[in-house]
Amino acid sequence: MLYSTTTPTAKRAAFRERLRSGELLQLPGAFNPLSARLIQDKGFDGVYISGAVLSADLGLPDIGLTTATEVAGRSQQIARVTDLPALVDADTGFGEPMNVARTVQALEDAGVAGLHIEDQVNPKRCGHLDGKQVVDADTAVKRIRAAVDARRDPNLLIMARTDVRGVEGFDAAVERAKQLVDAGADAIFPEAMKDLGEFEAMRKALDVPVLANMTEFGKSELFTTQQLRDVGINLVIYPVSLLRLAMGAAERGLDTILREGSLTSELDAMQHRARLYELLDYEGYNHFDSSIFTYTSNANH
Ligand SMILES: C[C@](O)(C(=O)O)[C@H](CC(=O)O)C(=O)O
Ligand SMILES: [Mg+2]
Repeated sequence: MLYSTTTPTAKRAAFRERLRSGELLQLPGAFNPLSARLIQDKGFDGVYISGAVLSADLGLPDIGLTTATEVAGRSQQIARVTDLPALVDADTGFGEPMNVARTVQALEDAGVAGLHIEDQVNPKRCGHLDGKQVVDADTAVKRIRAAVDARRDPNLLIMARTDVRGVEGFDAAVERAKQLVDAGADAIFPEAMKDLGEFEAMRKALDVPVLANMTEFGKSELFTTQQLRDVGINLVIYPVSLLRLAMGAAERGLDTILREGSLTSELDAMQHRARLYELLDYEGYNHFDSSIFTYTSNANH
């Protein structure tokens, strides 16, 4: 109903347990709390909270304009409506190591199960754009150490993302990933891998879970879950995919209104009111007042 039926602590413990199983966990990006409900309903393993989506949602490019408070607020809205673990994009941690520590605690308070901190310079930019810059190893390591020291729940997953691949090449990215693991990172997000072989080599070089970012129209090819499983990847995110799908549909709908003067021809493409109510669990609210859920779909269509 109103909220998740389990606590953040339990979600974190369950997430750790699932990661230990070595299975490939699939985390589509929830572009809002409602889409997190849909992701849970479909049986996915977790939800991803994307910085690119949060920025786009606010009508902003993904270039380090959003604040830690905005990310924590959105994370809380999403984490509280799902029993799934939420993994959130904490960008560079929003400042110096001291700020990273505060960011981690804010996100922990928001109820997420994990977060990733990247080694780009501030202000960051989308990892699939050219011209990004990375900080030196010492700075990157300090961010991760600060993040690890700041958490109060030892099960909060601190993932280190490295953007080194797109700047200094694959070997340097492996080297950086190893340093981040030594600094205490629980998992690695190697950004902008070129091909499946690179994912496989990265996986082999590390003894912590590795994430694959299957973002569309970026630098990485879109691999199937089977391909990712075959090379031992542990987590896959589809960070912006649901937003892209929804915005694609919204644009088609707007064009239909302009062209046809009505949305009648689009009804089959829409999520039905009945399905929306099911996701929102209208029926569950009847125990407060039995007249709350009175909708029957054949009354309308
Ligand atoms: C994963 C990512 O950090 C995000 O914010 O979702 C982005 C996704 C994207 O811009 O396609 C990234 O890869 O940098
Ligand atoms: Mg991001």
